[in-house]
Amino acid sequence: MEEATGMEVGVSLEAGKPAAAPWGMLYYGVPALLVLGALYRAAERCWLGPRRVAGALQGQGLRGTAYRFPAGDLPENARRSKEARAKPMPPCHDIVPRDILSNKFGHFEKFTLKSLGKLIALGLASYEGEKWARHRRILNPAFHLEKLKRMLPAFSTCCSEMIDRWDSKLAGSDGPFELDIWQEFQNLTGDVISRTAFGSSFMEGRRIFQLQEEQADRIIKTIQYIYIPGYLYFPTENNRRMKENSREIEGLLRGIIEKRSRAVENGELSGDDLLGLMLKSNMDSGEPSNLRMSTEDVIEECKLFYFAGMETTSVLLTWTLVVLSMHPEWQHRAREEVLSAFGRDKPNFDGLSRLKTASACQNLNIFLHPYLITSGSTHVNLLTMPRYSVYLLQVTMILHEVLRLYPPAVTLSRRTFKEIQIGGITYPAGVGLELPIILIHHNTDVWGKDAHEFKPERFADGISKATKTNQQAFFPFGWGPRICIGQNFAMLEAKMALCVILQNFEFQLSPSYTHAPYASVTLHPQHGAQIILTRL
Ligand code: HEM
Repeated sequence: MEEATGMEVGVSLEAGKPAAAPWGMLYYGVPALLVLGALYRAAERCWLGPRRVAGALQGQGLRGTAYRFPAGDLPENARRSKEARAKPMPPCHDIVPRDILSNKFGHFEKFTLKSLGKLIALGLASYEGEKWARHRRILNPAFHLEKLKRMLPAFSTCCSEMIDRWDSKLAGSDGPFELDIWQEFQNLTGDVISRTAFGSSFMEGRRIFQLQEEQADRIIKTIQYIYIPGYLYFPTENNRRMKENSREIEGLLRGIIEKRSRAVENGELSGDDLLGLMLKSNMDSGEPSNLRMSTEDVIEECKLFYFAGMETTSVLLTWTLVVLSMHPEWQHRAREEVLSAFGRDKPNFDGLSRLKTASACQNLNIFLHPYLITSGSTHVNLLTMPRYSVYLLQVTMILHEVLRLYPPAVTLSRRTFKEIQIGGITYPAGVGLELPIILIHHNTDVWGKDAHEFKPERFADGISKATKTNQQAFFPFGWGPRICIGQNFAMLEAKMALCVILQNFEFQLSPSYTHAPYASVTLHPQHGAQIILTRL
């Protein structure tokens, strides 16, 4: 519309000139309008929008730093993160002061747990939310515990391969040997996703995983240190490489998905991997074909599984081994339990996890927070998914306590898509909200004075009884409708890996280990996690 107006003006101004004039206007006018549009969008993003939001929040008495062009608090956060990471910390579990992510925000408000619940439920009624809810309905059955049971052999193979790798390293040393388990667990969880997601196309899966890993590194470096809006679109070497990677990932995924879709449509076996289960679930969803997931949607979900499922689980395993090295009495208890459950045999599904229906699950009440049941039955269905139940009690308590003290995802992010009132403050649309899981997991009012101590026994009677105040304040996998779809998968994988390690090795911290957790996207060990392993 604007372009048409511009043309009309051009014609009248240039009246009397030769016929080439309208083309001249088109030639110069359209690019000029495009440039103006881009400038307006950039101004809105880097100046007008943030100023509007900041004004609305400050007007209601919220304190915070003033907005700084062009990227707000980001450069200051990077500076503070660097400063925090340069400082050593004692080998304790009070890691919050070092986790700069929780301390960095200009507009910081202490939310009550009630308003937190409401915040986590945000974002559901938007258009995106509807599409997401439909996809989630389709995907949920693929992550059902009964289905995950079929993936146990893949988990087991990957864990055995890891132990074989460790044994071959041991063969070259005489006695105990040192390993950086951070690297080892990233390889393990990458292999598990590649194998469980793509079954027979495992090798392509591995290649996708390597490329995704490189992409994540490049993106993080770019957004952490370069604050030029739209920088990812500049023709730099880094961006060119990211585009190439992205094309290769999509090509590989498309090839695997299309081949498998044809097989599923022809009624051939879909396979016991996540992709097969997803495609089958898509076909059986009962949704009209235009509302089912497209190949593009499936590609995006597969990419997300790598990002969401790989690093988080390797972080959990890494901190578990570090913490069990710091607390050998718990390592001993866990080993006793594993050996009495399985001896030296491979852990089996029934031993690792038993399926209980939602109504019988003691953990369920954490999902029935009144603020989380927001938009009718769709989400209630999501909330009543069957969940794993506690069987290896000591191991489960340990994993919960590690997830509490070292939550792999330190914050949840939300953006208000419309104006909303929370805790007496009206947030306009477009406010970014970070919900610091780690602060709530370390809060002494909720967990007691010993909040920073490793005490798995607090989970002995289940999650709901673990806090001092009986508040539902444990949510390493998120909470409510958007709760992690892969939590059963992650817990099974972590239990399998931990059981196999406890059956085969004793471990302690290496003198070269420095305790330095820091929040990148997930909670990394800054200098790696060097552990000394002794074969049992
Ligand atoms: C210890 C391991 C894991 C932790 C701590 C974890 C944590 C989380 C958290 C905090 C969220 C965000 C929830 C929100 O924004 O409200 C999430 C979402 C998600 N996770 Fe996990 N996760 C883990 C493992 C996995 C695994 C193994 C997979 C897949 C195989 C997975 C797939 C996903 C997906 C697809 C989402 C997005 C769900 C949605 O919005 O519908 N995660 N996870």
